[in-house]
Amino acid sequence: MSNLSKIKVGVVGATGYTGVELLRILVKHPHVTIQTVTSRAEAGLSIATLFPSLRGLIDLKFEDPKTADLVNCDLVFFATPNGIAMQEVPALLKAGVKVIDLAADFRLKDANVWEKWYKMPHSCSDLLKDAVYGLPEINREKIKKASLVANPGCYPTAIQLGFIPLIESSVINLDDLIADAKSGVSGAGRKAEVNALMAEASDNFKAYGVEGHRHLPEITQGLTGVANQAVHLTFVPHLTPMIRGIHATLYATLTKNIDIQALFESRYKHESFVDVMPKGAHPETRSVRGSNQCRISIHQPQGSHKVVVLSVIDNLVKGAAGQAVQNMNLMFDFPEISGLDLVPLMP
Ligand SMILES: NC(=O)C1=CN([C@@H]2O[C@H](COP(=O)(O)OP(=O)(O)OC[C@H]3O[C@@H](n4cnc5c(N)ncnc54)[C@H](OP(=O)(O)O)[C@@H]3O)[C@@H](O)[C@H]2O)C=CC1
Ligand SMILES: CC(=O)N[C@@H](CCC(=O)OP(=O)(O)O)C(=O)O
Repeated sequence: MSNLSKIKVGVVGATGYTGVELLRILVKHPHVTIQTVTSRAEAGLSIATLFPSLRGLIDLKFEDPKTADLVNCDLVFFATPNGIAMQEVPALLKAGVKVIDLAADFRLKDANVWEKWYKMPHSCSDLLKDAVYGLPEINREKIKKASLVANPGCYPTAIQLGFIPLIESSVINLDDLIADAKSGVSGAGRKAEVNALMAEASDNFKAYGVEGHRHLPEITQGLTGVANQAVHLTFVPHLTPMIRGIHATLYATLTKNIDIQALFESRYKHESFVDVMPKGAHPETRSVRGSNQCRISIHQPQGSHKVVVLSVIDNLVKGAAGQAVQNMNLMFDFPEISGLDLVPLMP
């Protein structure tokens, strides 16, 4: 497809945080016409009425997903809870519509692993082998040819980008990786939930999912693929009182004495959305807020064989909607950065 043409896109689940973030990016995308935007709860309401941030930028109403004309789109994004996209994807693919699912329906290659962690059967497990895991920094060429892209989770994006150079170059022990990660509350979505109430989440800090979070099999699957051998990861997520952002502190034991800073700089020098900061820097979540950047710094505490990698992203952008648009750009042969020249908000 020529870079000058526009494609028609649909967004299913646009009243949620990742859905409205997709709209924020897509209204300014030079190669996209937003055709159909769905919500069950707000069907018939003007989008700009629900989201005044989009006034003057979009002149559409939410449509009920049951009656919305999705088959006439070139691409449909699903910004819905887990288990929804899988019900619609087979018919869309059959109609020649490409799909990017922001949920986890197509991330795990093994339907048994899906059922174990997501507690529901997979309704189209035959498609898992064709779905491409949408982390462009490792799967760029496959994404370009894909019809169905499984957009990675937010924690898995920050964590995999931090470990990949170390694993690819075989300089760490793969038995004892640790990812200590913190997320802002928008990671939990826009639904009403006690955990996300102001009196619960603000002025508070807590770990959760220590016994096993559903992102663990996704991260392990990705890192095992890079290593081509088993990887053991301890992953502990935390909820922090901020709105957007993921901060991952990654620990690994070095098995070789090499220049880690140079390794990361070389691995990511052609990546538009991974910024390797100067040695010893401390990336802050606000340095990526509202942007598609992942900022990384590498540390080697004195007298230790450990390498500590700090990786920050905006969970709604590189961790969801921005990465989805990056994948769309690859699937339609648009410049990879189209629509994504977003400058982080400061302060
Ligand atoms: N928040 C984040 O940081 C990240 C989220 N994700 C994943 O992206 C997906 C969306 O997340 P998020 O935006 O936070 O979620 P939200 O809860 O904020 O939004 C979910 C959206 O889905 C719609 N929806 C719910 N049920 C259905 C259904 N049965 N059929 C059609 N639409 C439905 C809702 O609208 P309505 O009820 O009006 O139809 C709503 O617009 C989730 O799978 C999440 O795990 C991935 C990475 C990061
Ligand atoms: C703070 C918070 O609750 N975060 C969410 C992660 C959101 C996400 O990325 O969802 P996926 O499962 O689609 O990847 C959680 O831990 O469940």
